[in-house]
Amino acid sequence: MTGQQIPAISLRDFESRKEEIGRQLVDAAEKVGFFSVVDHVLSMEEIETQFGVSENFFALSPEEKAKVPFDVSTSLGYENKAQFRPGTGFDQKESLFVRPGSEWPRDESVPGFAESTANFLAKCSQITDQILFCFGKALNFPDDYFKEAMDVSQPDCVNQLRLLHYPAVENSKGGWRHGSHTDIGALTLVFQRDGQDGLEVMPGRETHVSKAKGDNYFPIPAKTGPIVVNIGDMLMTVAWSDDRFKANFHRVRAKASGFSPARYSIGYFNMGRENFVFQGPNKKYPATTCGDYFHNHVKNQFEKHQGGKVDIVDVKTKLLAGIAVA
Ligand SMILES: O=C(O)CCC(=O)C(=O)O
Ligand SMILES: [Fe+2]
Repeated sequence: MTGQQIPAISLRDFESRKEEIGRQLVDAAEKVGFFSVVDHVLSMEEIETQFGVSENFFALSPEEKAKVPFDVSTSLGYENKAQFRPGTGFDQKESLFVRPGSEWPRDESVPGFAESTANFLAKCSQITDQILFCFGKALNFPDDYFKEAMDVSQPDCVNQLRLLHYPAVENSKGGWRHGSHTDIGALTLVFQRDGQDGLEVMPGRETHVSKAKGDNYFPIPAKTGPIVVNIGDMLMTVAWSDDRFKANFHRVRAKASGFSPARYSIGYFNMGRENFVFQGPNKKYPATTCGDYFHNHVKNQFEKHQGGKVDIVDVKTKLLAGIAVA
């Protein structure tokens, strides 16, 4: 990687170019862990429409938003400043997790929510399939291996879409909007919007090696269109790639001083199917299911950072805290 940029990879003509695309993706996953993809199947209009319904959802009254409350057992629903980090406290953000078949805001509250979100989810899944196909090839898995592991038509698939809103801050002082963390899932797609900066990444560092303190973060400018993609630690680094690919720390901070405008972002998290048994090609780590890995990881990460006192934080925040602890 040169300078302070993440590689941008074009998915144009995927079927006829997948070998070349695969080489670029694997290179980025091995060396950096963060990259962006362009020329994908989501148009600017589709992305803008999804940001539009997201903005309309977050503009609802607190009572209306709380009609789909966050549920710890499913990790779905709406949370408001509920994600806790031992180092930086509660993130200054609100977010809504959905997946196909989960309870969504009704169209009477947010017109067009269901139509736009269903389409967005389907296309995120399509983009994921393309990227994971390439990683699967590099790891010598059968062609359909990751497609099956991430099959959103299966009832045990826990992939999720997360709409995020970081409210504007008058005198921001570099406040923690989203504390430093790596993602648990196999692969995350992050959508940003022109001018709503704040995402920072520390490339080339693996979550399971050591903590993020003292290292350099650099900003990933917010741009509507390109999708920021990062490798997550639940499946890729530790298990599925035998440590070959990198899961990077990242965070969102408000500006060091002055006014920080609101930021909206959207994440698509590939957690996999709960009953899918997975293991890296070199069997470096024991085989496990996506479901077990997810739940154990949440517990370990959380307990590690809380000194074993898991009950000091409201139970509602427990899963959220585990999803993203650094
Ligand atoms: O808002 C962002 O860009 C960061 C989102 C993120 O890292 C997450 O939800 O895990
Ligand atoms: Fe993240």
